[in-house]
Parts: sequence; structure tokens; C-alpha cells
Amino acid sequence: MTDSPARVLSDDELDLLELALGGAVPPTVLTAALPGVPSDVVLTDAENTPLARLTARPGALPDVLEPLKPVAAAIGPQWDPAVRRPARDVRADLETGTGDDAENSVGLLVSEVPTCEESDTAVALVTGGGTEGAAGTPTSTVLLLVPVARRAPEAGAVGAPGLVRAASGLAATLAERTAARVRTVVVPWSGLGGTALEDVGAAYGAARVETLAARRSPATAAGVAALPRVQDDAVRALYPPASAAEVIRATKGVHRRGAVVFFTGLSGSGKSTVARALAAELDDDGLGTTLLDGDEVRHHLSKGLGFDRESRETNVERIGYVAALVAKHGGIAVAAPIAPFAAGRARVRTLAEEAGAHFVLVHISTPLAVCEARDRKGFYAKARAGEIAEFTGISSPYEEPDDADLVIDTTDVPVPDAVETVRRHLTSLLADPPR
Ligand SMILES: Nc1ncnc2c1ncn2[C@@H]1O[C@H](COP(=O)(O)OS(=O)(=O)O)[C@@H](OP(=O)(O)O)[C@H]1O
Ligand SMILES: Nc1ncnc2c1ncn2[C@@H]1O[C@H](COP(=O)(O)OP(=O)(O)O)[C@@H](O)[C@H]1O
Repeated sequence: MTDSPARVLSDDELDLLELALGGAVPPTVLTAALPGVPSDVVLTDAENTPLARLTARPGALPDVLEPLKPVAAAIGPQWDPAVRRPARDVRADLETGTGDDAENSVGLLVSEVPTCEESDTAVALVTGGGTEGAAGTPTSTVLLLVPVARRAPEAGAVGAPGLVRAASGLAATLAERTAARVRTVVVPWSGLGGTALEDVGAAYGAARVETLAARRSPATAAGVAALPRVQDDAVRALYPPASAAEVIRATKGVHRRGAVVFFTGLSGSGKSTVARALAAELDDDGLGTTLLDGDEVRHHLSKGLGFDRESRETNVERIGYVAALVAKHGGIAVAAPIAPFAAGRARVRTLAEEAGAHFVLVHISTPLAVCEARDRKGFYAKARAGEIAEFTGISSPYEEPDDADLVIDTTDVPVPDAVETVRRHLTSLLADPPR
């Protein structure tokens, strides 16, 4: 770790950092998007993981970007390392031409779930039929560029995992209907930084870039825009008004009983990693999920609180209060603080139950030795050296839960398995009828 000042990046800024680290945009684009950034700064995620260092050469704006730790990967198709690759690696593949052809390549931007019309457009673009590109020459290499943001999609919109799966469907269609070599490439993209998505696509190595959704005909665009209304109209045509209102309400999830999924465990045990991946999976299942990550909460809800027993109890109580509020209105709250004390955890269970919500206590029981060996943030080394007081597991206690609904040791349980265990448990609870 370095002692340079740290700057915690938002989800959108993290997307831009990942692009810059991968060589898709120059570091100056990142610098310009971080107003007031000092000339030597460590960029971290919301969990304080030092991801990169940004420094300035004399007399210039910061434009030297040095990776420190890899950006943590969650699970889901959008995080598959086979498709979420740095721009420079994708470009190098094209240029060294292991069966690829950089000169005769096209990048197809799949920024929205492709319609039938766009599948046909993509085939036409690749075979050279009826398009202005490449003068009728079939394209030999296709990059299906799928821009995905970390931030949650708007309610009702297809999220990142769904978009990647839909793009893979298009890749299969292209492989079937054309002779081109097709690769799906996930591009971290929040829109921040002012660079055009087409230019970012070009930085992945494609000779030209086409945006599929921009080629939608007015009729298709209007059809897509009208879909939610059409669905409700179909319900109204089948049911009398009072029944239709109930059917529409039910399809929008208004009646669902909420839940609080509360992770507890040592620092570095894997709470955030599993909780984040779980929240993304639940979102993808259409269950609106609110993530209350331990470290992130301390930047906002619990800003200024320390790590003495009383401050920790206050912190956990606040998390429990917000989580119960979310769950009371049918939402799913996923919280991941250390929550070292049994009394605080019991209080959260009570708050959730009083809100009529399900409560799941997940103990991430990864042993101290493993957490310390991971030391992603360098805190254990500092705690051992006496530079951090009252550090959980070193100089402050962790009371092991005896009431956990699930106990998962991530030493030998991979992230997807841990997520699946919690998801299965939660899904069976949510199958309960509403209150
Ligand atoms: N003294 C001390 N002890 C434990 N942890 C410390 C301390 N100082 C800072 N940190 C960082 O803060 C994160 C834990 O905050 P929490 O809000 O989860 O803790 S608590 O529930 O209030 O006990 C924890 O984050 P995670 O590693 O994500 O658990 C640490 O990075
Ligand atoms: N099976 C696993 N489950 C969760 N995290 C794992 C696993 N294997 C390795 N890790 C790593 O352990 C670290 C856990 O950190 P984090 O999720 O921030 O823990 P916490 O939130 O409990 O402090 C991450 O760097 C993660 O990549």
C-alpha cells in the first residue's frame, strides 16, 4: 500500500477506470472525469481496495495509470474472463491474426437486446449484402461488443447478464448464417468520460463499428417502446377492471414478502464478493435488490463512526434499520458488514421480522489465517504492526454466530457455489405466500 491520498470511485467511474486500464481510452479521459483529482492519487473501489495509482508528470495533468490490484470480478456471464477482456488483449488477438483478420473486421455494438430485425441487419452487415460497409465484401471477423455498466439497470430493463446472454444468442445466429469468426466482447461502459461508444469499440481493434440499435426501423422502435403498455392492455382485455388491476399488480411484484439477507464474517472472509454476486443474480432474476455493503455503508450512512464496540453496534443497527425498511416494502436487502457481536445481529433479525420480512443470517466462516493471507486491503499487516487499533480478529473480538441459517467457508467454496447456496435458500423462503 502507498500513502498517497485515496479516491473512492463510483460504479460509473470504476467502469471508466477498467476501460482505461485495458487501454480502451487514454488515462487523460479518466483524469478529466475525476474533477479535482490530486496529482498523485490511489483509486479505490467502495470497499477501499487500492485498484490503481494515477500520477502526474511535472507540469501535466495526471496521466500515468499504474494498476495495483485487479478489479474484483463478480459472477455472471458479463464477468466471464473469456469475454470481459482488456481492449489491448482483444486488439492484439486481431492483429496477430490467429484466424482473425483485423483489416476485414467489424465491431457490432449490442447496446440493447437485439430484435429479429437487428439479427437480420447483423447478418446483412457481415455478409456484405445490402449495406454501405466494405462494398459488399463479406466480413471475416466480427466482434460483438456488449457495453455493460456496473450500476443497476432501470426498473424493468434487461440487465447486464441478460444483455450478454442475448448477445451470445446473436453470436450463434451469426455463426450459423455467415462464414465469419464471431467473438462476444463485454465492454465496461457507463457513458462517463465523453468518449463515443463507437470510438471505444474501435479501440478494441475493429476496423469499423456499427451500432445495431441505431439501425432499427421506426416501426420496430415504436413496437419496442409500446411493449409495456401492450402487455397491460392484453391483461385488461382478458379481465374485468378489478381483476386486471390485481393481475397487473402481481406481475409487478407488489405483493411479494421482502427479505433481509445478512452476511457476517471477518474482514476478507468474502462477504462483499459473495453479497455483490448474489445481489447481481437476484437483480437478474427480476428481484429488486438493495446492497448494503459494510465498507460502502461506512462512507455514507455511518460516515464518521469508528470501530469501538458502541460505534460498531450503531453501525449494524443502522444497517438493520435500512434493510428492514427495504424489506418491509417487498424489496430484498443484502447486507455485508462484519457485525462481530451477537447482540447486534439479533437486533437486526428482530427488526427484519417486525417488518414482516424473511431473515437469512449467512456466516462467512473463512478462518482468520485465510483472511489474513488474502489481505486484499493490507489492513491485517497494519493491524499486526499496531497501526490499526481494534481490528476484528486481531485486537477486537468476533463472536461466532450460533444461529446462522447458512455457514459458508470460502476457503474451499468457490464464489458461484456460495451464491447458489444462498440463492437456493432464499428462493425457497420467497416461495412462501405473502403476509
Ligand atoms: N478496526 C477495524 N476493524 C475491522 N474493520 C476495519 C477496521 N478499520 C477499518 N476497517 C474496514 O472497515 C470494514 C468493516 O466495517 P464494518 O462496518 O463491516 O464493521 S462492523 O460491522 O461495524 O464491525 C472492513 O471491511 P471488510 O474488509 O469489507 O469487512 C475493513 O476494511
Ligand atoms: N471463494 C471465494 N469467495 C469469496 N471471496 C474469495 C473467494 N476466493 C477468493 N476470494 C477473495 O477473497 C477476498 C474477499 O474480500 P471481500 O469479499 O472484500 O471480503 P469481506 O467483504 O468479507 O471483507 C477477495 O479478494 C476475493 O476475490
